[in-house]
Parts: sequence; structure tokens; C-alpha cells
Amino acid sequence: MLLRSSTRIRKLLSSQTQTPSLSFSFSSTTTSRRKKNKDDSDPNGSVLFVDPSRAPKLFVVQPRLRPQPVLDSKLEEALNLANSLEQPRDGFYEEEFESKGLPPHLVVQNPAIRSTRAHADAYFGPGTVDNIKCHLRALETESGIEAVFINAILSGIQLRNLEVAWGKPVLDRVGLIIEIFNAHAETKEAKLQAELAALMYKKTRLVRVRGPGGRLTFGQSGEAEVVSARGRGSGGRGFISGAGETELQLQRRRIQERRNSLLMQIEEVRCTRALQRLSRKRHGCSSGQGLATVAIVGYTNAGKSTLVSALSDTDLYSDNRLFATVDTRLRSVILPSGRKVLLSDTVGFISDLPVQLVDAFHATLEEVAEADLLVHVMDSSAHDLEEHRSTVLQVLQQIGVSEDKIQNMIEVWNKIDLSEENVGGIESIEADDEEYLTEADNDYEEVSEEYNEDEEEDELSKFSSSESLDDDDDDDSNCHYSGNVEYSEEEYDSIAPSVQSRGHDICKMTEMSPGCHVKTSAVMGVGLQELLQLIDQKLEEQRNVVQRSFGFFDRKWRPSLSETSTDQ
Ligand SMILES: Nc1nc2c(ncn2[C@@H]2O[C@H](COP(=O)(O)OP(=O)(O)OP(=O)(O)O)[C@@H](O)[C@H]2O)c(=O)[nH]1
Ligand SMILES: [Mg+2]
Repeated sequence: MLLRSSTRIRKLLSSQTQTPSLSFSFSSTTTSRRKKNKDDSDPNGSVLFVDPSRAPKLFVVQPRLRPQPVLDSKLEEALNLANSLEQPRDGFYEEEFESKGLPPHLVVQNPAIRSTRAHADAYFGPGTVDNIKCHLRALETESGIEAVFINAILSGIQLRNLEVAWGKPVLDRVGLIIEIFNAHAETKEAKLQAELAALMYKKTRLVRVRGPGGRLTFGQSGEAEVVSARGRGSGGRGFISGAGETELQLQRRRIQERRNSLLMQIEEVRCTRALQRLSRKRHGCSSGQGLATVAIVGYTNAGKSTLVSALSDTDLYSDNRLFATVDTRLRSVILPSGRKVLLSDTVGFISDLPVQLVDAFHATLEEVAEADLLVHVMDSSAHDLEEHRSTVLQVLQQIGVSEDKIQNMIEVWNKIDLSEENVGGIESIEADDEEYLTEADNDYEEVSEEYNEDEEEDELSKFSSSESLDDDDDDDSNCHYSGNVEYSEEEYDSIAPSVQSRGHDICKMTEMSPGCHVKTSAVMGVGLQELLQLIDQKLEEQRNVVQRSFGFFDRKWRPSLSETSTDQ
């Protein structure tokens, strides 16, 4: 039976004594495959990848939280994040995620609990800083630690002071998530956006480290030092450019220049994506009809890619690693009504998702905001389900998804094979599994086909950009699809009875979840058919609303012939 990594980590954690773990096992025996190759360069020149052939070794520091279950789930997530930082080489990860042991970790006093403010200079008090230093020394003899990961958000000065105290690079939560994005980015678009996020993060954490006399100082005395453009190699021309700048100014200028160049490239990507979306909406199907897009969103590791793969009978990369997907992938699927739609698998969210990442990944996240329908995948076995849900809703609002779309979103409770209430039911699911899968397979073999991106390119090349963007008058893609449909009884009766009955079967409204939800197990193929029917139903409802609103406008704008003749 499958054992989810967080469950595994929970078990590993509970098998330990109360004393902090100092064990470490990053063996590199097996390889975990990614679907596409990527080059071997270090992500963004990161200081962490001292040896690009293996994952950097991190020491995890978790500030204590109460109550205990909150601490457990935060620690579990921190350990998963630390284990997720790895760069694939030649399309492979060095090691299977499942076989990784627990990274060395330590739970320490939380400065934010005792007083409202953490220590301004080093976040932790001096006792905790020394305590961590001792652990690092002890680990040094066992296995080299490349960096320390603190599962909290720190300021630039705090990070720099701790680096000085421990003699190692220090990453806070935001920094590690950005590093993971850089390491996992595969496509040009994802790489550009991840680099932009890293750059913005770096900019907010720029501090001077070398003051007069070579001492390590911060703030004004550091900024006062003027560096020579020649000596520091500012990249400027001749002797003039950069002369008279402090090193801080020099770094800021370089970041600004790189940022501008990245923004220009990302803008090109956005334009291309916008054109592709337009093309799909107009002529996505071979029949020339528009294609609706359904965005699959959710907390990282909820099972989005596995679900999209199962629904479309394709093979997207999925892994217990957090942020296994940092790009958008489209897969086509044919719904029970025969309608073809595109499922868009995208980057997962996490609590305290760095604002720099959300800003930088605007082009990718636009796919979500522009989708016709959203499907929110949740890991029903996660302990902090409510936090996951509110995080996802927050990010959706942050990226500009309309309230209507959020209200109309389908909620998928995935991994029901793992959730506790289903523990008794797993056996029966497994027993019936073969039969069920055979049936399901037959269904999907007929209906699924991989969306051909080349086809999309060809389709796209038919439009000149000005033509495609300007000529919108008779185009459905300009319509506002209102998802939050409230029918009068009369209107509801007019909807196809099949759609109604499907809705009643599938939509089980609960107090926790205001919208429709469906329970699935993506790995076992459970609940997939119901999900497809629900998507079908929702899109059908939207189409009815749009058609009705067209009828209304038609009447208003074009009076009937009889009215016109009476006027005359
Ligand atoms: N037991 C069980 N495991 C599942 C299920 N769905 C997905 N998984 C596992 O959960 C892990 C994460 O799945 P992914 O599909 O990569 O999750 P994701 O939401 O795409 O994650 P990110 O791309 O990292 O945000 C994988 O190891 C899957 O095999 C399920 O229904 N049951
Ligand atoms: Mg994924």
C-alpha cells in the first residue's frame, strides 16, 4: 500500500525520542525520474549547491508552536521542504524522495511567543543561537551541513547575523521556497520567473557586511564605504560607470538591471500565453469550436498532477517532493457529454507563499485567473486541512480570481484512501479496485487524448497578433462567464434533467465546504467519473447563463421588426 511522505515523516518523527534528531541520511543510491531534461547549471548561481551532483544538506530549525499538533504539522512541512530542495540532473533526481531520511532538525524556543517582537538583531535570543551552534558543531564531524533552514520569516539583518554566528548560509522559509522553485524550474518561463523572485528576495535582504577595517558591520557605517568600479568589476564601461557608488548601491543597480531584462522577457511570455489562450477559446477544437479551460489548483502535494494524469490518461510528473510542479501543463480530456476541455495543472500553493513568488509568477498564475472553471484539490488526509483551504483561497484572491469563480469552484477531497475515516474502507476499495479500474480504464481510453501543444502552436501561427487581439466583436471569449448561478424554479426546470439529477447525486453540501465537492483517490482511480460529470455540469450551467444573457442583450439592443415598424 502507498505510504504518503508526510505520513512516513510523521511515523519517523514519532519513532524518535524527545531529544532533537541529529541523524542524517542523504544517501545517493537510487534515482527519481523527471519527465524532461534540464541543463546542469546551478539554479541561479545558488551558494547552496556547492556540489551540483547532490542535494544540499540542510539543518532544520523549527521555532516551537502550540498546541502540539500545530507544531507537528509545521515541523513535518519544514522537513519535507528541506528534503525537496534538489536539482534534477539529466532528467533525474539523485535520490527517491521516499528513501530520504529525516534531515537533522531541532525544535527551539520561539522568540515570537514570549514577546510580540523577535530579537531585532538575530531573531533568536543568544542562548538559542549558541545552542544551535553546538548542534552544528556536533554535526560537522558526522556529515557536512551546507546551510541552516529556519522555518520562520527573518529580516536581512537577522539572516546575516546568524550566518556570521554559525559560519553557514542561513535560509528562512521564503528563501528556501524560492530556492526550491529555482531548482525545480524546467521551462524557460518558470526559470525566468523563479530568477525574478530570487532577485526580488535578494534585493529586500541586501545588507552591508564589510565595514571599515574589514569588520563585519551593518547599516549606515557599511553603506558609507565607496567602492571603485574598476576594482569591483561593476560591469560598467571604462572608468566612469559605477565610480563613487557604495557597494550596496552597486548591487542594487545590478539587481535593477537584471530585473528589467527579466521583466521584458517575461512580458513576451505573457503575450504569447495570452495569444494561445485566445486561440484556444476561439478555435481550440478540431471542429473549430472554442475550448474551455479548467484550472486544477491546490496546496502543494495535494495530488493535482496525479489527478490530472488520471483524468486525462497521461503521465505528468508527480512526486511527494513539495513543488514538484512549477510550470503549467495542459492536458485535454473529453467529458461525459462529449465536450472536450483542457485541464491545466499548475504550481501548488503553501502558507506564507512568498509575495515575490506570487508577483514573479504572474504569467503562470494568469492561467488560473483566466480559466473558465477552478477545481480545488485538497489532501483529505492532511491534518491542517482548514489552513490549507484558507491559504489557497487567499492566494486565489491575491492573484485576482473573481469572487464568482471562487464561489463556483469544485472542491476535490483527494487521497481518500489515506484519510482516517476511510481506513476501514480501504480494503474494500482495494478489493474492488481491479474491477473498478478496468471499467474506468475502458472509459478513459475512449475519451482521453493528450493535448497536442504543437497543434496549438500551428493554430496560433494562423493569427497575426493584431488580428487576434483586436477583432473581438463577435467573439465569445470576451464574455464574462458568471459562475455563481442562482436559478429561479422556472429556470431550473428548463435545465436538462440529466444535469439536475447528476448535480443532486454528486453535490454533497457540508458545513465545512460551501461549494460542491467530490471525493477521489487519484492513485486508485476512485471518484474520477463523478468529477468529470461535475465539471461537465458546471460548464453547462455557465453556458446556459451566457446564452441567456446574450438573449437579454439581443432584445435590448436590437428591437424586433414589429416594434420598429410600429414606431415608423
Ligand atoms: N495515497 C494517495 N497518494 C496520492 C493520491 N494522489 C496523489 N498521491 C501522491 O501524492 C504525492 C503528490 O502528488 P502530486 O500529484 O505530485 O501532487 P501535486 O499537488 O501536483 O504537488 P506539487 O506539484 O508539488 O504542488 C505523490 O507521491 C502521489 O503519488 C491519492 O489519491 N492517494
Ligand atoms: Mg504537481
